[in-house]
Amino acid sequence: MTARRPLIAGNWKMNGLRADGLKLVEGLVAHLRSGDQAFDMLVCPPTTLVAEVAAAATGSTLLVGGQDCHAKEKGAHTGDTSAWMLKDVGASCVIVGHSERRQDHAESNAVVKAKAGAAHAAGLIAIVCIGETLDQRDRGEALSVVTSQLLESLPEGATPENTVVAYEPVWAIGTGKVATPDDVAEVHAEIRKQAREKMGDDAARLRILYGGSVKPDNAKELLALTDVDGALVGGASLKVEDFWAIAQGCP
Ligand SMILES: O=C(CO)COP(=O)(O)O
Repeated sequence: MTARRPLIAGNWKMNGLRADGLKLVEGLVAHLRSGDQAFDMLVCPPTTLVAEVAAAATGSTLLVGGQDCHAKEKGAHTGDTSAWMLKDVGASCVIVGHSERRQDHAESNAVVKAKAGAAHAAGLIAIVCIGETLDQRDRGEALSVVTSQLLESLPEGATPENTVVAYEPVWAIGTGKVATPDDVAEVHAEIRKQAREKMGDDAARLRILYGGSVKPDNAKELLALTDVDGALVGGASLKVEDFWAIAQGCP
């Protein structure tokens, strides 16, 4: 069996003014300094805070990432941020293809793939998000939807070192509804199997996160599942103690 170091990632989404963000990071850094951890911890603040949060995390093990990036390095793309810009201010990761981006900005798998490729070219780890809607699950299409999203969103050259996959069933995000452990286990096993198409045997080392209403009281059970290698946490990542408690659920 391959040991995969769990990744506990916080997606702050469009939340956090400077004071909130810095306080949150201070609290997490204090916890991380209190001892050695058997997990990696990442926060993805809004773009406005990436530089300051990265500066505040310097000298600690806390990783900092963006929530999205453009597929291009630079140019006439008003309002967008490139992976190179995130890297330049201290990010080591970037989320791509979150379902809120897929929905709000009509991002296709092809767009997500281009963004992940840009993240790699810039030297960032791409956290590629996939997940079915409730209608798709009800129609029995969860596995086929997730498989096609995975295979169409992973760029050439994706490896377990430069890529993390996050399975986030859309219906479980921000709703308090968590997928059952059996459902999560089934989808994660399928993701690892399909990832072999892209990475061969290296897929055994790929980290696959679960996201969707992860809280301190359900984290342990989810994180104990064989192919669950961490969590992508929204709401509960905005509170130091909740986010820290989730990380304590790592096996
Ligand atoms: O979308 C998510 C993380 O990217 C999950 O959000 P919640 O944890 O708030 O359900």
